Amino acid sequence: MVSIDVSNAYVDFPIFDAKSRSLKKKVLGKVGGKIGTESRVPIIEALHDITISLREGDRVGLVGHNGAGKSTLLRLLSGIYEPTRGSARIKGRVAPVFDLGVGMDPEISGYENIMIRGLYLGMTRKQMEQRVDDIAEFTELGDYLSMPLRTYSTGMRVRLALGVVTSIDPEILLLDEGIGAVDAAFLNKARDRLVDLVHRSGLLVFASHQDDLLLELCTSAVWMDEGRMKLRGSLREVLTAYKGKDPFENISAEVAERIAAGHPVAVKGGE
Ligand SMILES: Nc1ncnc2c1ncn2[C@@H]1O[C@H](COP(=O)(O)OP(=O)(O)OP(=O)(O)O)[C@@H](O)[C@H]1O
Repeated sequence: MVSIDVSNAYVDFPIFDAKSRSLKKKVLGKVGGKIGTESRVPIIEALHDITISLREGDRVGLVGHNGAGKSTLLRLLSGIYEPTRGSARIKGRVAPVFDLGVGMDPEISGYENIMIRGLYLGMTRKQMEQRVDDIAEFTELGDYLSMPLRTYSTGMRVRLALGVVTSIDPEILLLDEGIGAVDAAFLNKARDRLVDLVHRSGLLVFASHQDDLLLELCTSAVWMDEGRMKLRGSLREVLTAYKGKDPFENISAEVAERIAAGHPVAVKGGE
């Protein structure tokens, strides 16, 4: 059974090379975790007392300002970061998709990169061999797939990475913003694959600043603020509190239709 249980977890980053004399005692900025200057080494408190339980079928969006702790929370949920205090128990195969470029080698071919990246995301070699043709077709990269990755443009790399990412079968899928930052035309083509990917994942946590993607992929949400969980609830409720207005007010007919096809409950109003 897939599950994540985080209890009273903190993540601190001690900064050994900070110019501590120039740090103000109180940080007044709105962005980022709290910087403690009490000890000799300044400490950024990226996550503060996080308690959350996630189960199969949960589709959780993470929202919040820059530096609020979304990416750090995803890394905690994936087991990449251990909590400084508290606990995090993760059961299930995790596919962390934080940076589309991670796990790509510029010196080997597109085909080889498809295999390597798939293995990195928890697939077996056999599974990847069965999917490589489908991925190749989706990317439309043709003969370039036999060329080293360093010969690709940025957009071509994104096509390759998105092709692989959307072909995997994760139990726990942790997605960071980056995936929404790709070229709009290609994202449209990738959108159906992305929605399918999310539907066959046991559990999704998705950090994003884009309402339409959140509405399409998630049903509940967490609002992070200065490393704390400020609010947890249905996606509609959390986005309304975070943005100050109902996200469904200005939704385009096209997005509304896609959301309705994906999870009608959320559209009917607040689960
Ligand atoms: N490796 C690190 N070393 C030191 N501080 C870090 C590190 N990673 C994150 N932080 C700090 O932790 C806090 C939370 O950062 P995080 O990247 O989780 O925010 P975020 O909500 O994902 O932001 P964004 O929306 O800008 O991506 C910030 O104050 C940041 O400066």
